[in-house]
Amino acid sequence: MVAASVQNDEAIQLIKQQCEVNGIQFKHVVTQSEAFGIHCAYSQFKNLGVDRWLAVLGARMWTQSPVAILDLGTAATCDIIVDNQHLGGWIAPGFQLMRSAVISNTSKVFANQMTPLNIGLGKDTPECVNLGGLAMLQGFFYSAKNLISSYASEYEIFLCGGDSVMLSELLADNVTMKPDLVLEGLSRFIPH
Ligand SMILES: Nc1ncnc2c1ncn2[C@@H]1O[C@H](COP(=O)(O)OP(=O)(O)O)[C@@H](O)[C@H]1O
Ligand SMILES: CC(C)(COP(=O)(O)O)[C@@H](O)C(=O)NCCC(=O)O
Repeated sequence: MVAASVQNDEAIQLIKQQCEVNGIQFKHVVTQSEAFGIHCAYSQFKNLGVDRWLAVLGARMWTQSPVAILDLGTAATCDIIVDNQHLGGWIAPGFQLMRSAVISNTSKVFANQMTPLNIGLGKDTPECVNLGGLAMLQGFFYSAKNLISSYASEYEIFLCGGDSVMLSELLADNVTMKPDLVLEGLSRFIPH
């Protein structure tokens, strides 16, 4: 059994105990300064979320080109890898966080629970909030694209996380959905 958790060491301990009771080999995967020849950008490497680290390791199973990983979940994160080096990344609010932040810090802005899929201009308050959030995510994407394309003309952008569907209209030959990157990275630690 291999397991990793970005926030819940209690869950890891429970799984570990169950493995011990049942005689199952257990490995707790954490962020390292280097794994499979890939180097972490953080000097304080333990501070990099293990989900981000596993996505980095997973991305290198798909391509050796420069790659930007955009994980659009609770937070929106970007991680860039060139050759065998993780160069670093960004952490920003995800779509739901942006939406709740704008509502809770204003008095007349309200929202609905819709998920916008195509960019456009809102004609009422909730639509403006939703499309504003989508525009922010698209801006995150274009900033990553701008940066990664400065390293090489051939590059890849991988999208994952629950809100990656919101960037569907930006998919292209080198912009692809890779929903399982974190688990693919984790799978590299399965003993053969
Ligand atoms: N069926 C779903 N259940 C929960 N969240 C969903 C679902 N479909 C899309 N989402 C979106 O996915 C986001 C959570 O993404 P996820 O990658 O699971 O988060 P995290 O990175 O925190 O694990 C939520 O902001 C939500 O908007
Ligand atoms: C940035 C994150 C919250 C993203 O998690 P997510 O929203 O995908 O659940 C997570 O990777 C984390 O807690 N990271 C620790 C800080 C860092 O990576 O620098």
